[in-house]
Amino acid sequence: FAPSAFTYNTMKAPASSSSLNMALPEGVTPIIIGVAADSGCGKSTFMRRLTNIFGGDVVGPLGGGFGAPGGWETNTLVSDLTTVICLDDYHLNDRNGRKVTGLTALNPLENNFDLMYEQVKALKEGKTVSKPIYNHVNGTLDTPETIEPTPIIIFEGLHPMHDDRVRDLLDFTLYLDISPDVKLNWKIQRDMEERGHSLESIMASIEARKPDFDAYIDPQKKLSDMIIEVLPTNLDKEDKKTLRVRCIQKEGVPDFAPCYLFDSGSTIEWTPSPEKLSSPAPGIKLKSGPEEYFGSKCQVVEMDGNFDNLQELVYIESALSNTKTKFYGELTQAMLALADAPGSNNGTGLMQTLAAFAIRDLYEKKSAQAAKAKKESTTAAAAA
Ligand SMILES: Nc1ncnc2c1ncn2[C@@H]1O[C@H](COP(=O)(O)OP(=O)(O)O)[C@@H](O)[C@H]1O
Ligand SMILES: O=C(COP(=O)(O)O)[C@H](O)[C@H](O)COP(=O)(O)O
Repeated sequence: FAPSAFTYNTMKAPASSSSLNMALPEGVTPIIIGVAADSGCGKSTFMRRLTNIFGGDVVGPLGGGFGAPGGWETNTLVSDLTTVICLDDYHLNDRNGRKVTGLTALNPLENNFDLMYEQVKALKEGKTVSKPIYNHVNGTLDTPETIEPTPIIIFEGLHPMHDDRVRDLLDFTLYLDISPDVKLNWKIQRDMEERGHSLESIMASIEARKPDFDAYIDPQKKLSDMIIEVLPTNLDKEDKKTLRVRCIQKEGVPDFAPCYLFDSGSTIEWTPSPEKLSSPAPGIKLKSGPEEYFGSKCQVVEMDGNFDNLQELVYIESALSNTKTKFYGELTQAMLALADAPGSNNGTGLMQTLAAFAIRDLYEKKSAQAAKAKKESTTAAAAA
């Protein structure tokens, strides 16, 4: 599941992308999802997991993906149900331009929110747009690509909730809140392996961007409907690798009901039976219960630790309620299908999979509401 194995394909850039994008079914208003996080926090990895779970037949990027043989450079991930758009494509300047302004890509002044709003609005109205491309490999702004709307459109990046106009168009919002040490490891790994940056430049970039992260990116978590927190384990203070992952789910979000362990409203701490779920040191522990998050009532599900055998996850699934799966075992099956994806042995893969089912459920609810409204208006028109 190396990104190159998934996000690239060898097809030449099509003259027009319409042959790749399925047209929006008549009368369907796309649902718009916003996913916010800092650079290197796992947004693209999450999107690949998510589109695998409910994206339908994945056709991959509009073109060949970055650096694919004969491929065309794009950040956009397309399937017949879902389009994932990287908000870095709305950077106002390229890398050299930012050297002139002295501003980081996290500064709103370096992002074109007017164009972002115009295109998010157009896509939500079912219109096709010509979207710019930011090339993370060489830092340039490349030839725009044609994007047609699909039933689900996900905008992932630094600022999906920064601009009020854009935020008001989002039907559901998520924030990936990764602890600094974990984020450092992930960003170094990715920027060296996939973007060819030096360790020194990555460290300098992270340091330079910290004030803008605190000012413009991090505050979005308070506005989000769901927050996935990735923290160091509580099971062993010396252990710097094992992750504790919390899925914070706001109460009262239209068409979304939080999932929980055992029964709603209880505060649960659970160490699964080692005979049914084997896990390496320092073990594994789950939690569930009501919490308050920046003044909002929430339901939190937490997994601390790793598990050895994905097949055994069905034991955890048996204790989870309101997962929005269509049958018992679908959660485990979805994770088994992506067993090689990063985070498939800990709470990051589990919580992202729960988020994917919540988005699918939201899409199905809104589609049913739209179909009902259309039927009622047709009936009313016929009666008039
Ligand atoms: N849950 C995870 N566990 C381990 N590594 C991860 C996880 N999610 C992402 N990564 C790694 O972190 C790096 C950054 O991930 P990426 O999805 O590119 O972040 P972003 O799109 O937010 O910049 C990549 O090397 C990726 O493999
Ligand atoms: O931080 C991000 C987000 O990228 P991602 O979320 O994919 O890490 C910027 O787009 C680049 O860092 C731009 O600056 P540069 O290209 O010079 O690093």
